[in-house]
Amino acid sequence: MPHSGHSNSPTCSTFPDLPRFSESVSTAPLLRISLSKLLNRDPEEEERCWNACCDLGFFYLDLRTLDQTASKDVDGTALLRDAAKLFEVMKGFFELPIEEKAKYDFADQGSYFGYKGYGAGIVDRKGTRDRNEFYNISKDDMLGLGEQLPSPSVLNPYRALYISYIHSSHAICMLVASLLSSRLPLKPAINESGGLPALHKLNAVSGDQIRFVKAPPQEQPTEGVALGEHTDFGSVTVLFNRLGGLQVKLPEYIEALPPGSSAPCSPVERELCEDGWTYVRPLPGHCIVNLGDALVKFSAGKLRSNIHRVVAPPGEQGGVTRYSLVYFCRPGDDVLLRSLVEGGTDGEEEEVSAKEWILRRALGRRKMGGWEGSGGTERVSMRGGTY
Ligand SMILES: O=C(O)CCC(=O)C(=O)O
Ligand SMILES: [Fe+2]
Repeated sequence: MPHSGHSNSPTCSTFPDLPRFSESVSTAPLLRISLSKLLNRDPEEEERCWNACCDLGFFYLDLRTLDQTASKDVDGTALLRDAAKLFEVMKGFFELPIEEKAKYDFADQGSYFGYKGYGAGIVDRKGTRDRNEFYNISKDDMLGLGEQLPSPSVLNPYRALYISYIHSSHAICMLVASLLSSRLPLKPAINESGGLPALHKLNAVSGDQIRFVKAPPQEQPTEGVALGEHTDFGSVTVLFNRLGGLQVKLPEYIEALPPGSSAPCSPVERELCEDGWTYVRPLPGHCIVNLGDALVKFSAGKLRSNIHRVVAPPGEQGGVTRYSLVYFCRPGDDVLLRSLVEGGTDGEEEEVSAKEWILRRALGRRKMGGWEGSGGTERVSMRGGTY
């Protein structure tokens, strides 16, 4: 099935000061959804967004809110500005000496917030090391709801920026959650208590976080997986990236968009596109929104949390350091991850709290031999297909 209608208005395809995305690779047909239209409750746009969440679990959200009356809840233009500033802030942090950054790695204290060094994660069951660095900022820390973790002095002046970014990203996630809530056949008791948004309150203690990611150019591109294949643990993810490299694994019923040029891609890039893996083209003015495991569980598999990974950016972008900025919205820590829909899979499923799920998934991928026990909803994600 072609995942049609991926384009609905003209867009500039380049980011200043970066090489262009390669036209020699096929790309994933993410729908482009307009934030303005969603805020205006445009029925057609809501339908497209719902379809994107059920079919692929990934879509572009056009944040260029031209109509100011539409942007009272979420100001897309302000979010784009915050994201651009955060790209600069994160570069300042990643430039610190490794010994300095390592002071903020709290994995041995059982926390996934703070720093994760290059190669500290695994990308497959063989235990192959990752090729990126992370810095995770807790929403609860920033909003004064939880433990205040030590943080480096280069990052401390920007608390107001993190808080503003958290508010806007969380509001986007709630917009998506309320749309999904209105379409899913939720049990009456769940609807009466506020549906999906009520499980993701901004002021509830949760694993929500900002993530900064840096992946340097890779010297051995054949083994070039920077971030191993995974589904996200939470509910809704808001992602900004500027270079290619993100790939989604398309299910058999969704076709990739053909390359824009007839110039061949490299043998490595061809290899990286086997088994349904397809590049996601970064679009200026947009974020990428994707769903995580919690929504698969809440919807008994109706919604998709697609498998994705990060490899070396294709073409000349491969020579440039790649940064990305993520906001993960997750259910409150105590929320049980189980079906909330009528006719779901009650009784048969393991009931695990959002907090236990995150710890299992995040920290399992930080240790040798942790791959098997740290899986998510991959099998459901591929609809029993090729995974
Ligand atoms: O860097 C990207 O484009 C994606 C990052 C990602 O998937 C993640 O951090 O979970
Ligand atoms: Fe991810």
